[in-house]
Amino acid sequence: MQPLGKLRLGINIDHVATVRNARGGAYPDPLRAAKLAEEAGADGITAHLREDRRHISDADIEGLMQVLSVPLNFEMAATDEMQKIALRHQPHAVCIVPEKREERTTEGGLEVAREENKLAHFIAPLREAGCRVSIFIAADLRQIEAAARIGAQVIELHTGAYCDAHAEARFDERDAELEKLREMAALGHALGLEVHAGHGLTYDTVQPVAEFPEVMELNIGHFIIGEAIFRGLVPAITEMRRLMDAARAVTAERV
Ligand SMILES: CC(=O)[C@@H](O)[C@H](O)COP(=O)(O)O
Ligand SMILES: NCC(=O)COP(=O)(O)O
Repeated sequence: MQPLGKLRLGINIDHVATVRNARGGAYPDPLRAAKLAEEAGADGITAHLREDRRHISDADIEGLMQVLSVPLNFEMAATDEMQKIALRHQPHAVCIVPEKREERTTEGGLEVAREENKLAHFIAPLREAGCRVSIFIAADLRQIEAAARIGAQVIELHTGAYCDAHAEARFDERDAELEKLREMAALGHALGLEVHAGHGLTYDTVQPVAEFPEVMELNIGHFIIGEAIFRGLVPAITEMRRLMDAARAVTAERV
């Protein structure tokens, strides 16, 4: 199968804000990082306004909406507070993610199948406001079918289990998780959903996912911000883009 078009790279700038908040000041500025990411070729910026504001702040979202030239993918929990903020800003996309205050990072996918009616009503105003609604979910058949039923336009497959297995040298589990992602990307596309992927992706793990022809966007943050400490943000993004394009070329040749 031919790739379904250019594979977009969304840069998540959450952890620029993590470093800024370490001292409670204004440096480093996530907006400056977002503009640099644009210059480096990012197709979009992702920012997660968590309920506890541990990194991205309300002012960061306000500023991003004013300065970005590329689309903003606003990650948010399914709460009334976040819905109000999203409706006020009307970003290009909203990605509904599960949140627990005690978690270090997003631990799983949204349990769509368990609360279909509630989520269908929650996302309707967001769609009506013109936001593309994405659901951050595990590579799970039930969740993907439920996401399609509630009217989501996009699913973002959680690549954390795949990436963690690789990092911990659990290679059989890694390969099994990758196969699940491959199958669920195809299923999501077959159900009419646009398929994205993200969480934990690195230079070592990005290419097998980038090769999936149905995947249209990868959202990557923590690793790139970390790598920027050593090589700079623009080179860190440029290398990720190079790896993604090389992987996509492999897919195109396969047909
Ligand atoms: C949903 C997802 O995987 C990430 O985009 C999310 O931002 C992770 O949360 P933290 O950035 O707080 O780790
Ligand atoms: N939704 C995934 C994302 O935006 C970035 O996740 P990570 O690369 O920071 O783990």
